[in-house]
Parts: sequence; structure tokens; C-alpha cells
Amino acid sequence: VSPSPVRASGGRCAELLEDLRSLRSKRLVHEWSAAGSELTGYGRGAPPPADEESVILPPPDLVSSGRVSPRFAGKLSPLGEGSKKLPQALIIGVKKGGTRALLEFLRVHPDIRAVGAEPHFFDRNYDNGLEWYRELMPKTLEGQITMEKTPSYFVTREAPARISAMSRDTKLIVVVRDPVTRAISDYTQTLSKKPDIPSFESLTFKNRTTGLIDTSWSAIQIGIYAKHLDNWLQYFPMEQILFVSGERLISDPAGELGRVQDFLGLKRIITDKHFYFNQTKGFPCLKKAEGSSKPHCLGKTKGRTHPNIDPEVVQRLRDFYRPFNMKFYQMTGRFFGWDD
Ligand SMILES: Nc1ncnc2c1ncn2[C@@H]1O[C@H](COP(=O)(O)OS(=O)(=O)O)[C@@H](OP(=O)(O)O)[C@H]1O
Repeated sequence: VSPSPVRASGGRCAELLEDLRSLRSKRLVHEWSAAGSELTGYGRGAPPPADEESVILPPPDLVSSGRVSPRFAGKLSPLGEGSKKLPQALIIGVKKGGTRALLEFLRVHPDIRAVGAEPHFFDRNYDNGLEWYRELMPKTLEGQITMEKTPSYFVTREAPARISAMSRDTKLIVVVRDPVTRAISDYTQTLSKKPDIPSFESLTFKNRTTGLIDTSWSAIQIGIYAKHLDNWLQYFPMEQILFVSGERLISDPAGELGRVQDFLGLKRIITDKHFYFNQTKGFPCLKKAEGSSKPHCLGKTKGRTHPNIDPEVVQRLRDFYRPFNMKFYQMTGRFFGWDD
């Protein structure tokens, strides 16, 4: 399924609407199994690759005319009441940090309404305009928070200014994960789509003999969190950014969700009662997913087995990231424990 928007024109509308209907039902099937999202333009010097889930954006002209069913935007209130609002909170990153898990867990909260797919508005689709973006949102009632997640925002240079122009009060959430594991996870995702890419070890180095790391490789670049955060701090105060530990989101999901609910000013409704540890999956899962009474784990693209990486290369990467991690702990006032 192509992640790029399709444009409708004149007489082709009915046909396109039909296509969209079928694409949307595919998206719904894929929502939790999250099969989509794979990387394009992967390579040295290329911008950080796409990482979205199964993204199917409705065509801008259909969205603005209000003719597209709001199903893209997630659940409606039972009577279809409320109005679409621009998001007050965003999960901006990081890619492979655990952003899908966080969003799906948050959606259990009755005061949160979220878009299922990644809109990529503040990076790829900004030219479509804020009205286009607002149309993608689910309807909310008074007091409910509208959210979306697009992990590439964290590394998009223009994103802080654009989000601040939408609203200086936007609350930002970043799920961070050990940058070395994150890089391997990122590589694993690419490898699953393109089995012929070079080894992780060879992509890591500019020059293996001198041990010079290739920081232009997006898998490495994304993990220099302190550098990216600097860019956000030009536009947002630290109090408006919450950092969620990707590791703790797995070992103590209720604990991290407690912090997120506090940050969003919500009652702590999501608690340890909502989770169980699924032995087969090896991850926490929801006892009941939003709008369902059945247990739910994330799909098979979440929690993949990583290939074994040469331990010397892993160590070299640990040494590379250490000073950036220290800086990041200092900036955020939170110790994430990646360098023990
Ligand atoms: N509960 C639960 N279930 C399954 N997976 C979980 C969960 N919590 C966190 N994770 C971790 O989320 C990692 C994928 O991160 P993202 O969802 O941010 O990826 S993406 O950027 O949207 O592609 C994914 O990375 P990999 O393990 O490398 O596949 C998981 O480790």
C-alpha cells in the first residue's frame, strides 16, 4: 500500500472513494499488526527514512471537502458528536522507541482520542495546510485531548517551528530507547523489507580500520538525542516535553503511563490492571484494547528478533554514544541507564 496521498480529480471521485474504502479496510486490518511503514531512500546521506505504520492518507481535496469518512481519524463518539480539533499533544519520536505501544496504550483513556496512522504533517505533508491536518483528527468532546504520533518529527529540523506556529502550548512526548538497540531495531526493520542491504557492521563505519562511525547513516544519526533535542529547545521549554523510557514502557508500562497521564493533566485511569505480560509475545499487552473486550498485543512487526551484531561493533557504538547520552541525561534531568 502506497503511503503517499492519492489525489482525486473530477469524475474519478467515485472510483477513488471506492479505492479509499478498500484501502481503509486494509488499514484497519493492519492497524495493530502494523505491517506497513517501511523504509525508502535508505542509504548514506539520505534523509532519515520513512518509518510510519500502514499510512494511508486521504486525498487533501476530499478531506477538505469533508467527503472522506473520518474513520481514518480513529473512533467517533457513539453519536458522532463533538468537533475536530488540532492536536494538543504529539508523540514526536523516536523511531523504534516504542511509539506505537505508547499510543495504543494511551488510547484506552476515555479522554484521549488519537489518529491511528502517522499523518506526517510536520515533515512531509505540511504544504497541505492546517485545515487538511485538522480534518484527519477524530471528533472530540469538551475536555478530551486529540493526539497523533509521527516519530520522524523528532529529527525533522523544521518540525519545532511548525508545531510552535500551530500552538506554542502543544505538549510533546518523546519515547527514547538505548540508541544502540534503537539503531539495530531500525536496521532490522529495513532488513525485513530489503534483505540484500549491506551488514549492520559495514553500514556503521565510514572506515572500519580507523573505526570512524558513519554519523550520516540515519540509523546512527537518529540516536544522537542531545543534538536533536537542542533544536526543540529553541522553540519549546523543557517543561513542555516529556521523555518516556522505551525500556520502562516494556518493564513497567503502568508506571510510564502514569507519568504520561500526569503530564497530560489527565486522571490516572490507565493502571497496572490494564496490562498483562504475554509470554509468547515477550511484551506487555492490553487486557482489553480500546473499543474491544479482547486482549490485544501489538503486531508481529513490533518486537522483532534482531540479528546478532559483532560485539566489538556494539562496543564501539556504545563508546560513540556515551558522551551524547550523558549530555542527554543532563538536559532532561533523567538518567536512562543506557551506559551501565
Ligand atoms: N508492548 C509492546 N509490544 C511490542 N513492542 C513494544 C512494546 N513496547 C515497546 N515495544 C517496542 O516498540 C518497538 C517499535 O517502536 P515504534 O513503535 O516506535 O516503531 S516505529 O518507529 O513506529 O516503526 C519495538 O522494537 P523491536 O523490538 O526492535 O521490534 C519494541 O521493542
